[in-house]
Amino acid sequence: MQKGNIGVTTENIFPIIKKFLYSDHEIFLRELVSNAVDATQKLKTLAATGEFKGELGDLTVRVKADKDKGTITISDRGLGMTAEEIDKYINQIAFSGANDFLEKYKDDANAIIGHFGLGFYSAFMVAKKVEIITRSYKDDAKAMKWSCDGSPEFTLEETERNDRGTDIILYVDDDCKEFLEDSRLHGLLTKYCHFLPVPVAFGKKKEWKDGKQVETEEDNIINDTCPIWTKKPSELKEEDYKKFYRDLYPMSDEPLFWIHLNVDYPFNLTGVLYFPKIKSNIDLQRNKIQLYCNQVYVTDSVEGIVPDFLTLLHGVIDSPDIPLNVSRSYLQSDSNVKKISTYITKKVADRLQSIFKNDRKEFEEKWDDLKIFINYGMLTQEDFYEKASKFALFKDTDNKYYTFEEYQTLIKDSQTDKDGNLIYLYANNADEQYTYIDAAKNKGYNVLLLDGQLDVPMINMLEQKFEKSHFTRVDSDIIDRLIVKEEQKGEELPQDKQEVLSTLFKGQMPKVKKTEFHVEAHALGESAAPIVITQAEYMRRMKDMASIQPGMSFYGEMPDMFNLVLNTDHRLIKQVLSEAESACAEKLVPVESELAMLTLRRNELHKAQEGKKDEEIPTTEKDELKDVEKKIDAQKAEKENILNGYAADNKVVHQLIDLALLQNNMLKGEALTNFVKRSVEMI
Ligand SMILES: Nc1ncnc2c1ncn2[C@@H]1O[C@H](COP(=O)(O)OP(=O)(O)OP(=O)(O)O)[C@@H](O)[C@H]1O
Repeated sequence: MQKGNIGVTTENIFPIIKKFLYSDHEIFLRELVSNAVDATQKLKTLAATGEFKGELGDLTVRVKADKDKGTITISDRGLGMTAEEIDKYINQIAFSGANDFLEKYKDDANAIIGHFGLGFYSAFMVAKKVEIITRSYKDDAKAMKWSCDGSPEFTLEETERNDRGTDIILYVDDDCKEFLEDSRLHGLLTKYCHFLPVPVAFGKKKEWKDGKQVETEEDNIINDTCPIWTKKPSELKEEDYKKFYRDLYPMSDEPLFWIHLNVDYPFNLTGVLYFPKIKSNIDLQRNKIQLYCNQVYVTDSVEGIVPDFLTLLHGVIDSPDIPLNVSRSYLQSDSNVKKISTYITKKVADRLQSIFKNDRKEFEEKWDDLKIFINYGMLTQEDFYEKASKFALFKDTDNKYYTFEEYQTLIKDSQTDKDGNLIYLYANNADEQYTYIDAAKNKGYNVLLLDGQLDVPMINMLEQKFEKSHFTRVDSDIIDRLIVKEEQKGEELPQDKQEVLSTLFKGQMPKVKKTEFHVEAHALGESAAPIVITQAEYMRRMKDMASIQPGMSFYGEMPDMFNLVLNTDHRLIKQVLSEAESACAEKLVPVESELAMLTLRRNELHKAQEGKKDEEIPTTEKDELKDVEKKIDAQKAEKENILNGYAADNKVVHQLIDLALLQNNMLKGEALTNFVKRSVEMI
């Protein structure tokens, strides 16, 4: 028997391995099973080149746990190792690998997760003792047993093993007993070994017999050795892709589309990416792409490898060319990784483009689900925007779809304003903004439905990309001013009457915290609504932005400002005005004449003081002007009081205000109940 020392400088390296890799203990199984698979593949290669002339036979790799002995055994019928090979690959090379690995990651335990590099020695993360029983495929090779209990010493001796191949026997440590549980091992095998290229058996298949589960003769193979990404697209049917998707994500809806990736130059990459059905909350949906390296599962965190917007996709990427044992920040600067990311973006864009071209109907049907990916890509990747702007769609409030170009052509004639700007009208809630949409349609405008999670930033971007274009929400102004075609004319009421009307309504607006109403009166035509509430586009955008960008909280603090526009052409508004004027006449007349006198006097004083320097004006005159102005304010306040007193009891005013609020979904709680009561009374 040979005894030896692995030649460590540290007293005992294995407890360190264990400690450092605490969170990732489970990868030992991946490392050992993939070593067994490698050994099997190598033997197959030797057989193919004629170097190995024997029978390959059953090449299944077997994983077994023995709870009584406390062991896990991984067996293969691969090429095995001779004594010299054990010395070289296990004692020297594998060990130095473990040593290097520790050096590299001792300050950054997180970086280890999901990375290769520890290899065989990861067995010591869960085992207090490891044995290798192996016999090389080579003629006359002797079976050897290597044993190491975690100290730097090992033993190597001859042993019995009839068949070629290797058993790795782990004597599981007391604090790792969980790994002896079938369910735990099974879980790990399906996570890491699901698509290994050599069959991996975990026990025998079970079946129900006489109400009991009994083992059958048949191996329980846990992997699919030829997953679809290793096949040619021409060999696959639609159902194959769907089935694979169901196997990967049993709880998900059917995918919208998929893309089969297959490159061998200038890097190797295969895979299938699926567009899943998701409608909202993109952040919850990330990290569903699994990354493999030659069919060995590595990680499901692919940031840095695929472009950010594509982390929303599902599926599998397999590439031996992605450097895995490096940190994430390094990954992003790696030129291969950059190429891979660019390639994937291009493939995705091409695939979408071809579906759009060849089957526009299907594309439109799926657009609502696809939109979020495409918008996200357009917002974050310039090169994707360039391609996607040819097939991205707008949907209008009648559920019709248009490309950007088609839509421009559609609205060009009717929605260009007097300065030559194309005005895109949009709603973000077709029900809530129904009244406004309806008014716009009656005017011959088209209204887009921009209700997606990313539409706000999309609007901002498109305004920059499109020349001379503005997006205006359909409730941001009265219909005549949404798209200003020529200077406004129209028969406006005299200013003082407009003011009377404004006063009547303003005083009756509900007092809501952080909400302000600006009331104005305009001639909007007899058939237009008597009263409408709008919120200026820029105002709402500022508010929207403040809610997502902390730096803009200044706008967030500002009250919400709305416009209440009264239509002076409408009979109800006319009625309110004339009734108020006559009902208040008695009280208003003296105030008005007093106001008229005061205003006259103020104007005289202003005139007299015009062009004079301050010291040239007599103090008496200065005092008088101040006094007159004070009185004017008092009379105005009085006038407001009178009008408010009148309006307070005026059902029409209240009913009109409530109607306006109702249309804007601002009538809630008690106010809504009162409105209903009043409406009933009126009937
Ligand atoms: N089951 C096995 N059969 C035959 N040889 C093996 C087996 N397991 C390990 N070896 C040999 O031991 C070497 C060291 O294995 P180890 O897992 O540490 O590193 P690796 O497989 O070369 O690289 P890595 O695991 O980091 O990708 C292997 O290269 C192989 O030659």
